[in-house]
Amino acid sequence: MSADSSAAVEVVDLVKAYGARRAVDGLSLTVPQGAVLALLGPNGAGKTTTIEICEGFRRPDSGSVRVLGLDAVRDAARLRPRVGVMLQDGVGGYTGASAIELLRLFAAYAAHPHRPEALLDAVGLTEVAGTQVKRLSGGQQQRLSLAMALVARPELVFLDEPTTGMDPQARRATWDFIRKLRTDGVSVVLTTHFLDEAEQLADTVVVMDAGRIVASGTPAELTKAGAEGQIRFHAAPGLRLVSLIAALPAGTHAVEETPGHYLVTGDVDPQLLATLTAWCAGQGVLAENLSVERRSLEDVFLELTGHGLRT
Ligand SMILES: Nc1ncnc2c1ncn2[C@@H]1O[C@H](COP(=O)(O)OP(=O)(O)OP(=O)(O)O)[C@@H](O)[C@H]1O
Repeated sequence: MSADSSAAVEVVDLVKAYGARRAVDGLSLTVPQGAVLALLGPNGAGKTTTIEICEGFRRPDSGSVRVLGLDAVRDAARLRPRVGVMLQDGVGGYTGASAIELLRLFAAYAAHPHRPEALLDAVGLTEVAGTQVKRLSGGQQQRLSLAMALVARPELVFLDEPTTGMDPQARRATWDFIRKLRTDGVSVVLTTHFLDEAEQLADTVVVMDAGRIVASGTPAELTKAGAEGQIRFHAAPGLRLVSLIAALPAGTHAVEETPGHYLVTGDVDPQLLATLTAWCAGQGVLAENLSVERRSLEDVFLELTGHGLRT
């Protein structure tokens, strides 16, 4: 694979082993500038190792990692002011300081920082600005960690499990924040266990398992590729499915899974749904509990690896 010098991040054939175990096993990925890429995978998939190598905190065994056109390891010092990093335990080392003190400290190192008070407000921490970091809740610490990653106005941010430990409201606020980063042209790489997070935020989702990429693409591509949608409904047993299939577009299947429980599989679009319900109406059949089921990233992952994302 050729290096794309205009990419925010370009990883080629990355390998990192701990003893005999390869935590990252030949991984290649590209993050275009201004894009959001989500690394999705279960515990131990190698997400943190990958991201920490990109951040310049760990050395790869082999492979190349270019960040903003520079070498992640050799040019780490030059990259530091341009890259924001939110670690999984981002504020652990500074627990005696207050939230605002910590943010001011980080701002002091930056050439053109955000105003710490305004940023603290933006992540919803104004009320606890004077509270010692160690007294903040886990979710508040996460939000402070996010603010610390952003205070220097980075061009690229790495967010390691940004919403873990947050309540639903803080999660949504953080999602909005990440969307705003994207609007502002900031490139984002995040890791997550959460399917909805990857689906909501990412331009590209890279699904990892055991150090390798098992699938990648836009959320829509991943949930569509290789499989169709399906429609389930209940109706009187013994419908004439031959007639239904004839009415539906070629390639659509229909089965009666158990008496009165029907499953239609195919390229599910509004037209298919309309044809199905029109056919039922024509037969004097009331289709009940009709549901359209879309493949989720969880389904994709299960199909590819044989196990779930939360194992
Ligand atoms: N410093 C280390 N020394 C030895 N093994 C490590 C080290 N860091 C990570 N590992 C191992 O490498 C593998 C990948 O870990 P990594 O933290 O990158 O995965 P992850 O996908 O980020 O998982 P999680 O979702 O739990 O954070 C795991 O088996 C882990 O135990």
